[in-house]
Amino acid sequence: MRQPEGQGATPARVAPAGITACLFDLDGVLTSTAAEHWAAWKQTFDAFLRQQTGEEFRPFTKTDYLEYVDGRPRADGVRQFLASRGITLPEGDSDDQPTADTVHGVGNRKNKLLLAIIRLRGVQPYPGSVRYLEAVANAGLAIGVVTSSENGASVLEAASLSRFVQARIDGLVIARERLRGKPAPDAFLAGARALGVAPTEAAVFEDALAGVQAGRAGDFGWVVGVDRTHQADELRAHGADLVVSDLAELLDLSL
Ligand SMILES: O=P(O)(O)OC[C@H]1O[C@@H](O)[C@H](O)[C@@H](O)[C@@H]1O
Repeated sequence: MRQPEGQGATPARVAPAGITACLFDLDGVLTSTAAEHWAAWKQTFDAFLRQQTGEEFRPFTKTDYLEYVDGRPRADGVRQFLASRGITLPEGDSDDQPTADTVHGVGNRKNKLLLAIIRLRGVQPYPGSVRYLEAVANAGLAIGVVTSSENGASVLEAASLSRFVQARIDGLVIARERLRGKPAPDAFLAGARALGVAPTEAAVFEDALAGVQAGRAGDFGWVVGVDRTHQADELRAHGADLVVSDLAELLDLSL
């Protein structure tokens, strides 16, 4: 233990001076569900591209995922990736059938698969993230979760992390309040507002390029990139102040 326990012990710093709230992304930062999102997108887009492009079929790659889909609201991911392949679909509606060839239909196809994969594999929190959340809570900082996922509440619940969270801005809130998705800062700004702090007093923890970009665009006090996919340089280039490969590493820094 790096921090002396007992009477009079000062809680160890978990963030730089002046930071009073922490805003965590969910998939890939607190839980390992980024892998399930990737698997569901890969299956959805490959089937779609095969059917649309026949002989010319080029698969959906990890680079496509990290650049166009990761961290963004579901429909934005569909639009951005298909645009990169020169494909435009009608928007459709959020309650489109998963078979519909619309932006929302393709998104709903992916969601159906995602839920099936999650049901099979379950949801695991990263042990290092749980340790860091405990330290942040013990240090008296406020905790929010800011995720583009409409499944945010159920993933937090399945990972037994809801107990830490004082404010949640998820894909449903983003859609309902018509916030711009990451890389725009709106969702993180809403998270800071919900916790009653200024952006400069809040830290952002993100594994997605669009997410660190949002933290930087919102002028947040500390933007921490979490590198789960060997993209530390890109996370820095998109605005991370610091990049770690696990949140528990932050407990060993002198802040
Ligand atoms: O489809 P959902 O669960 O609403 O999630 C939207 C996005 O949420 C983000 O957290 C993931 O990084 C993306 O992969 C995902 O597409």
